[in-house]
Amino acid sequence: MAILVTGGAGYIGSHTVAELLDRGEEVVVIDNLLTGHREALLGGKLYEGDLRDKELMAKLFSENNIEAVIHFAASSLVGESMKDPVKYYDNNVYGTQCLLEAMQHAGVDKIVFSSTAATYGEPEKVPIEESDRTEPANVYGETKLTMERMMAWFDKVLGIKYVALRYFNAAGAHASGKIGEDHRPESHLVPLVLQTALGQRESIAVFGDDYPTEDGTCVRDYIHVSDLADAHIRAVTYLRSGSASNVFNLGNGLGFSVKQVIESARKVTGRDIPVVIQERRAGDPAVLVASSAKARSVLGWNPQKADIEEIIQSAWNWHSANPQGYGE
Ligand SMILES: NC(=O)c1ccc[n+]([C@@H]2O[C@H](COP(=O)([O-])OP(=O)(O)OC[C@H]3O[C@@H](n4cnc5c(N)ncnc54)[C@H](O)[C@@H]3O)[C@@H](O)[C@H]2O)c1
Ligand SMILES: O=c1ccn([C@@H]2O[C@H](COP(=O)(O)OP(=O)(O)O[C@H]3O[C@H](CO)[C@@H](O)[C@H](O)[C@H]3O)[C@@H](O)[C@H]2O)c(=O)[nH]1
Repeated sequence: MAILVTGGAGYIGSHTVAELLDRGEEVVVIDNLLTGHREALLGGKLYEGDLRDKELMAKLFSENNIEAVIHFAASSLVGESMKDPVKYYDNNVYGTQCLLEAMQHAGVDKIVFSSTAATYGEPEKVPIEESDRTEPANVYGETKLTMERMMAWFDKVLGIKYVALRYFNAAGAHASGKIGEDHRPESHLVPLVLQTALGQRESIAVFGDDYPTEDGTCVRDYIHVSDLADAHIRAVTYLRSGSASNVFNLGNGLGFSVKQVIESARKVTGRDIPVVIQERRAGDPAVLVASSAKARSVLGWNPQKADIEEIIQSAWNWHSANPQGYGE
């Protein structure tokens, strides 16, 4: 039986596909390649197309014996979601509805999916626990919370079991050097800082230095992409064992400010990284740091790369060897 990975040609999806293949799993991928890359797929059978194409989805499920789904495919930029909400409801909420419909028709009853720290909004306390208040501060986070609630009803009504993984900020690249982060346009802090170190950008913009944090810049919990990949496979194992639907945070429990990330990148790269302070970006909470105690105890998850310099070094290995990412 195979695992279907939606968005498997994307950044986190491709690292998870690599991990699944390493562990001998059969993998089927659906990806419209809008933000993903064919070259990022180290194996598996690719259906190039969209989750919202119901005919294609029915064909995919009829041609393969799918046991479980890992669902990454989504639009995922906080800033963009505050300018184009329709895109986010359509791709994330309606796209997930189409996927669940295809699963229902095919009798597939296990799904692990990408949720996010953005479901919490401005946290009531840090580190954030799964039971804390969820009040998204941006459209993106709202659509992910809606996806979680949809899953809960599909479980209650149809018995489709889910694991929602609320990841904090993914960074780093695969140890093989074959795959890494290449979003276009890039909007994530770590790759932008490294592109500045490579001289591809004149400076890195810091979005706001008047937040109520130690140095005034936003604090985030950076988690290595391979540690995320490992958590997805543990979540599949958890559902295979017949366990109930569940929600887990995935982070290191350590907060680093935007300025600290830039300083670590200067150390790792030995390059100059000019900074320009800009306005705050809409929808950004000041501090997001995870408690992952639940994932550690229930899934046995134990992230291997907690050190920010190690994470940035891993990303730098990829960016310095592939300055144009996956190329044209
Ligand atoms: N990168 C992060 O720090 C982070 C943090 C928390 C949550 N997430 C979530 O993790 C998931 C993966 O993030 P990523 O950084 O790898 O993003 P990504 O853009 O690299 O990957 C998403 C993939 O899904 C594909 N896709 C999108 N919509 C599709 C559709 N309708 N049909 C078919 N394919 C489609 C894209 O082409 C892309 O390959 C997303 O759901 C995102 O919301 C990411
Ligand atoms: O050029 C930049 C880019 C980002 N930032 C700041 O750096 C931090 C991290 O930003 P970014 O890398 O864009 O990640 P987030 O907006 O925190 O969102 C990521 O992390 C979320 C979980 O925390 C996920 O849900 C999202 O999908 C993922 O993009 C934020 O405070 C930004 O304001 C800058 O100062 N300058």
